Amino acid sequence: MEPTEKQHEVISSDGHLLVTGGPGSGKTTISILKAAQIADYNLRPQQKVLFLSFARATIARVIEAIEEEKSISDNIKRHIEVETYHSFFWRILKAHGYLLGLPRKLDILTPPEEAIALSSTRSQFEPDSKLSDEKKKEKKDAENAERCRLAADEGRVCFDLFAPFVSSLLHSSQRLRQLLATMHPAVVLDEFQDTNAEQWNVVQALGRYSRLIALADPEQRIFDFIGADPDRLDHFRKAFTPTEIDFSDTNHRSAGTDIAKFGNAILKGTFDQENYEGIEVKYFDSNPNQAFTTLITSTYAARKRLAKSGKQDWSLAILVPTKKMTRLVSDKFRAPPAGMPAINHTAMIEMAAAILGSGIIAHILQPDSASRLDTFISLMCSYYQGKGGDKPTKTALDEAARIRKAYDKWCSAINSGKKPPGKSILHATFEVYDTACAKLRTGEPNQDWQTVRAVLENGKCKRLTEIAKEVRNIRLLERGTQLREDLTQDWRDNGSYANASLIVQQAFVQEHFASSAKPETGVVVMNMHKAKGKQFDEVIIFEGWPNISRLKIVANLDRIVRFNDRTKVDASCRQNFRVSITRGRQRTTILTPEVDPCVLLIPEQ
Ligand SMILES: Nc1ncnc2c1ncn2[C@@H]1O[C@H](COP(=O)(O)OP(=O)(O)OP(=O)(O)O)[C@@H](O)[C@H]1O
Repeated sequence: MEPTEKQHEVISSDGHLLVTGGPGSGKTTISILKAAQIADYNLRPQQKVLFLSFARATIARVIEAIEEEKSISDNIKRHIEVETYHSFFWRILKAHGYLLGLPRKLDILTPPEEAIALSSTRSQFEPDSKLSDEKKKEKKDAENAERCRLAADEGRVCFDLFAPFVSSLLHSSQRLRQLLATMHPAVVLDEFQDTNAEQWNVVQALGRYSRLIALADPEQRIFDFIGADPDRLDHFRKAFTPTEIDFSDTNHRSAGTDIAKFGNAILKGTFDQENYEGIEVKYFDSNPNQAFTTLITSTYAARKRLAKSGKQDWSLAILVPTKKMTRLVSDKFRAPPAGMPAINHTAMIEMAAAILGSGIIAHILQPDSASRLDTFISLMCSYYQGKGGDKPTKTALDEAARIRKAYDKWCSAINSGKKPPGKSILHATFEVYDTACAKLRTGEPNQDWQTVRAVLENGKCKRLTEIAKEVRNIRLLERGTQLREDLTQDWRDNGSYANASLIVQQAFVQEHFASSAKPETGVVVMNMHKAKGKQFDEVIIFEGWPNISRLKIVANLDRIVRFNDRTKVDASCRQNFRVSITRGRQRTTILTPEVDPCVLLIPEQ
């Protein structure tokens, strides 16, 4: 790769830097070379350049890019540390959190665990849609108070508290700031436009003694809802007077195509070309059959093109507007209509439910313990309390309460020497549970896991069936994964999965921090929001369609723009669409319903 003139400017600049540019303009690539240059000339043996990003997906891409960069020696590579904000913050908190009065031993409260821990606080309020602004604030404060209590009293710290805690630590201790600067004299801040207030506080403290290199595309700011500030770049300019280098619209990712141009047209709402090379818009009839058939045939065609190109590890992303669509597409790919062949794929779904469900399978794999049934019921309740993440539904919370109540009744009947109530919902549950527990184990974790999962899925208890279906989405047991190795070792050490529950729990924490995950290859289905920072050889964007009755649209869900209503168009939905479009290297295909095409594709008057 021959760096452009602007990229050379980055290499030759000193001091704080602000590098801006559109998607695929080469910001990440040059920042890696810059980090290598600093590591080569300015670092002492123990020091490292720190590369911080929000998403593990970006980390995976950056690590891969560093590894593949032939001009950087192995020795220099060792001096570049690539981390998520989360894992960097956690490193600081574990070592120095006690300075804030936190317990010496800290544990991470993972999002599903946090959802469980906060469920009773949340259940005291009506659903968000029914809350006044004042009540919403009250709810938020109550949640925060509980989070802080969990951290201070129990040493269980949720992700949302990482940045505020680290910020307090750094702002109150000059020694700590100096220590970090000694470890990391230069820090690269990827996707700087998305930095929220708490993270910005940390960055300000880091910048006192370390050199900062911020990479940003102001137009890619799609995280408004988590507090990213449109003025953040100005804050940086004011605080650090950086040298600014703007790559503007240069586009290396999809060079030779008009994909980036089309992305900009979407942003502006005006199209100055009839056709855009590399962009195809296809229309489908507004019914599930036609919609999915169009998606599936487009996916076959893209897959064929990519296989034919001879490229190994090709990637094809199917990007959809909602979580619900991610699931629907994944289900349809597994079992397409009209006998069409299935499409092998990975779906990136919200993991809370799958993680909690895995806890239940792990518990079943683990041999008997005295309070086994109590634990099992607690895990079932936790599943329903936590499966909705930070937005639990009332139905799920009620379900948890129903299970708890049924179990209390069950126990009091047994304790007074009676039979459990004949109509208890737990009869079916315990029957399936006992069958799963009784299955022989082979010591091959994947097989044993699947056996238990199958019993739950095919049994008579609809709750366990649901849980087993969720767990199907977990791919942590594939060959070579830590979870599989740890379970195998557990079996070797104990002749049973004596520590299965603990191992599964740790695996998810590790998974959250793992930086070794490779960028996705093959066919991947995900929510459009999740595509940020990634790139794929081809992208297919597939949205929902209107439900029409008597020539009128009666429902219009899962659209790129809410209800596909022009009055709902704002900068953030344009940016979101543009980010998705510009993830494609060679081609981006957009599938939209013919009767009511995505309004962003229609020029503004
Ligand atoms: N000077 C160059 N010549 C050729 N290819 C380049 C050049 N600079 C970067 N690339 C390639 O272009 C692609 C996109 O680059 P990169 O990921 O650095 O862009 P980016 O600005 O960080 O993008 P985004 O903000 O959209 O994530 C990469 O595959 C990279 O290898």
